[in-house]
Amino acid sequence: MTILALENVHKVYTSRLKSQHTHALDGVSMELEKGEFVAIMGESGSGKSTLLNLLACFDDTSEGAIYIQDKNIVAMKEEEKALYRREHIGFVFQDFSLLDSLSAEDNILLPCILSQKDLKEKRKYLQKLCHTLHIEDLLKRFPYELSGGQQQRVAIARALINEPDILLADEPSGALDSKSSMQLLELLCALQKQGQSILMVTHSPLAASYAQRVAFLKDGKIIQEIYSGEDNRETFYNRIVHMLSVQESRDLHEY
Ligand SMILES: Nc1ncnc2c1ncn2[C@@H]1O[C@H](COP(=O)(O)OP(=O)(O)OP(=O)(O)O)[C@@H](O)[C@H]1O
Repeated sequence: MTILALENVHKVYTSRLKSQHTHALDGVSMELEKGEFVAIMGESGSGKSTLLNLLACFDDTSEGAIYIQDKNIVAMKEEEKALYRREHIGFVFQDFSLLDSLSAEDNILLPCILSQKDLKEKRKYLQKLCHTLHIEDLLKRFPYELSGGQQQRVAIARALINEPDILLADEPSGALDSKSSMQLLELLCALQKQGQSILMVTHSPLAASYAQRVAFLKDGKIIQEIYSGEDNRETFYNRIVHMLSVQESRDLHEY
């Protein structure tokens, strides 16, 4: 079942004096199946953040449609978009973005309070999430009392507490040391195995090798997609690195 579909999505940024136009996304079409873990890779300026911002309804498309659960979010009014985002999309940032004045537990439950959910029910769901994310013993601590890896696991719990259709992750392991980074990526795989759909943006071939599919973005276009298929992680990692090096040598040739 397709949970997310982008159809010919364009994003053009226009400078304040309207003299300059940047075609950040140039006709992107792709789909994410329910329970699939997809990584988007691309060099700086290829349009990755623009794509995530459109999916998270932080910005508007210039052209095209974005369907989440068959609803075109592009056609929604601002208020409806905000509600839809809260209910259907979870977001994880590179810098964790936890509130220092709240305990881990209150950080996680904040989205439920904002959307006026039954907190008793949500605390039950929190227990399940805590078990998966190994944060049972951290709930009473404040963000500054947690390591980077622990903070990111709390941030993932916050992103998932409203049971979103899609988890959007922007370089989720980018600020972590290599051990915590791999633990976090293993957790994303565990969540995917439990049925969570995940779209992750990353520069790192190692991080991307944890996904089931990698889409390569260049100059606002998806130029190639590869599937892990039956590959083990190391083989898939080697294929991703090979793809990147082929692309680099093409760029060098064109330059
Ligand atoms: N608000 C904006 N106004 C004008 N141009 C923008 C704006 N945001 C991004 N751009 C331009 O759009 C293009 C895509 O930028 P984007 O930030 O999506 O790339 P990215 O792949 O996320 O890069 P990075 O990996 O460095 O974060 C770039 O040319 C960038 O300069």
